Amino acid sequence: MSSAPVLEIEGLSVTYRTAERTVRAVDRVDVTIGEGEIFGLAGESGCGKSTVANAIMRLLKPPAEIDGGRVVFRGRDVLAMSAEELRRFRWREVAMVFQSAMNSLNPVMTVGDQLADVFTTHERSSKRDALRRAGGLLEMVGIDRGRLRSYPHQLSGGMRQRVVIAMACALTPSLLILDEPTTALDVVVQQEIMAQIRGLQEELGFAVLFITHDMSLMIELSQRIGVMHGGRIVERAPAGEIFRDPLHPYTDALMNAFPPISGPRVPLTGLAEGVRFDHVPDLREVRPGRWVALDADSGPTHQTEEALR
Ligand SMILES: Nc1ncnc2c1ncn2[C@@H]1O[C@H](COP(=O)(O)OP(=O)(O)OP(=O)(O)O)[C@@H](O)[C@H]1O
Repeated sequence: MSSAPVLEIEGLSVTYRTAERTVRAVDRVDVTIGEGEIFGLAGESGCGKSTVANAIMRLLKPPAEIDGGRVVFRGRDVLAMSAEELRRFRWREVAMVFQSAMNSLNPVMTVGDQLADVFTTHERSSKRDALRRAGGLLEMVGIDRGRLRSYPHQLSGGMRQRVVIAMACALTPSLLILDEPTTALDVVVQQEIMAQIRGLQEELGFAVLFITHDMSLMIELSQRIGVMHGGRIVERAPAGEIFRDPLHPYTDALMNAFPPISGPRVPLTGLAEGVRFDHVPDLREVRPGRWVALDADSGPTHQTEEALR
């Protein structure tokens, strides 16, 4: 990683203490993300990924307690920020798309009013100006600005998720945290959303902390990956290396865990139409039995053809 880090997490530990049990959900986790870098945090449900994300955003509430470590954003100690500093930090500098975010849109407000709210609240824009900018945001994620007047239930799940992603990008943050951004969407829509995220990242240049348990999506988007298991990072490597040669037995198990669901997903044993590994230019071999997400619209890329040779 050549650029200066946008985010440094050092030795972060978080414990949930309830009367019934004590869970060390995050155990001495270190993560560094460079400006404009896409870092993936992988691991099965319950391994502590969301807790890390919530700690970065300072959104943890009791019974969660941060027992140690540091979260540093562009040199500033996030864990020491005042309420006023946090207000400026969230959304403007780091924005998060939460799990199931598309269902968190307000059902009785139009999409336009909800998007415009970000500008009126954070930038004191006039309503008229905020709505104009909201229209621009919608278009940025491929939705006609006429949809400003729609209510969430009038949009498909994929469109709602695009709205939520647009909202997170509204104030051009330097870091976007995406916590399972495509869960509950079908495979084709999932691929559209992933392409959208890639396009926005190229256009706006923000860094991404991408959280998912789905290793195929993880490898498709991320440049580097940290694999979490039981609150710890057990492996950390460039995406291509994890794909080619997972070192930790848990990573290997995770790589082989994706189910053969229907749709454009096939085992990579000689068949690879449209597989995209644009960010893994050195990929030369593909281990049999691995599963990857396919982009059904495009033909095999140069890299894929080489990868299969
Ligand atoms: N409010 C809470 N009270 C007690 N334990 C909690 C609480 N929230 C999370 N935990 C525990 O902390 C651990 C990590 O949870 P976390 O949600 O961070 O995992 P995750 O990897 O993001 O999984 P998922 O994708 O299912 O959310 C789990 O064992 C979970 O049961």
